[in-house]
Amino acid sequence: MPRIDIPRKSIYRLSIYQRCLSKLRENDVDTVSSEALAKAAGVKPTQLRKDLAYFGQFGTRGLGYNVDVLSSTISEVLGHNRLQPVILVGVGNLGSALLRYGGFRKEGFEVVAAFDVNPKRQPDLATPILAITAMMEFIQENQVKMAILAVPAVAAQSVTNQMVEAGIQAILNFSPSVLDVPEHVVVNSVDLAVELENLSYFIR
Ligand SMILES: NC(=O)c1ccc[n+]([C@@H]2O[C@H](COP(=O)([O-])OP(=O)(O)OC[C@H]3O[C@@H](n4cnc5c(N)ncnc54)[C@H](O)[C@@H]3O)[C@@H](O)[C@H]2O)c1
Repeated sequence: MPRIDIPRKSIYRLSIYQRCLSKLRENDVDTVSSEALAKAAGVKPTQLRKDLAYFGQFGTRGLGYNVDVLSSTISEVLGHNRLQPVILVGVGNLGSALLRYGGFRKEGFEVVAAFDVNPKRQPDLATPILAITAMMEFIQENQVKMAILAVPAVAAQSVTNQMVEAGIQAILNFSPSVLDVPEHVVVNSVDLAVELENLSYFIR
């Protein structure tokens, strides 16, 4: 599969298309037109066709896309066919809430372990909570490539450095720190305050 030169936003939109396709499959829909799929995903049909064109030829003119075929191709592209192991670091308020969320598996991710400087036992959580000192070895041994970062801002960069040294290539960063990472590492930062600020701009 070609992975280079594909815009990150296209990869992001593939996940949205995949969600729409899952709904169609649940409703036993076999084929979907690019117009209908684009509308469900909230994009223009030209955008959808352009995004899918990065991965090959899909759809038959006049008939649309085969829902099963397109869905399994997108799964393959996104690496969803097996559960992608993810670690979480920082089991505080936010980290434990994320660990309690059961929806990651459905989307193809498994939080295989969580790490904290102060690993308190939380009997209601299925994920093992381990000492941060065990993190690097765990990443290497289990070849984990993705991490969720939910530590305080002061600790974010040093934890990131250790993660990257051990082999993490993609970080979902909830800390407010701007992380300094090598070029091969991708960081997506989530900041609810920024999102709220953005929304508030549109309130009239
Ligand atoms: N992105 C958002 O919208 C959003 C929302 C809430 C919180 N946050 C951020 O998420 C982070 C966590 O917030 P919280 O409310 O859960 O904080 P918290 O204090 O409840 O939890 C932080 C956890 O990190 C652990 N920790 C500290 N240093 C560590 C280290 N070096 N290695 C491993 N673990 C370490 C602590 O022991 C604690 O369990 C903060 O950076 C906060 O600013 C972001």
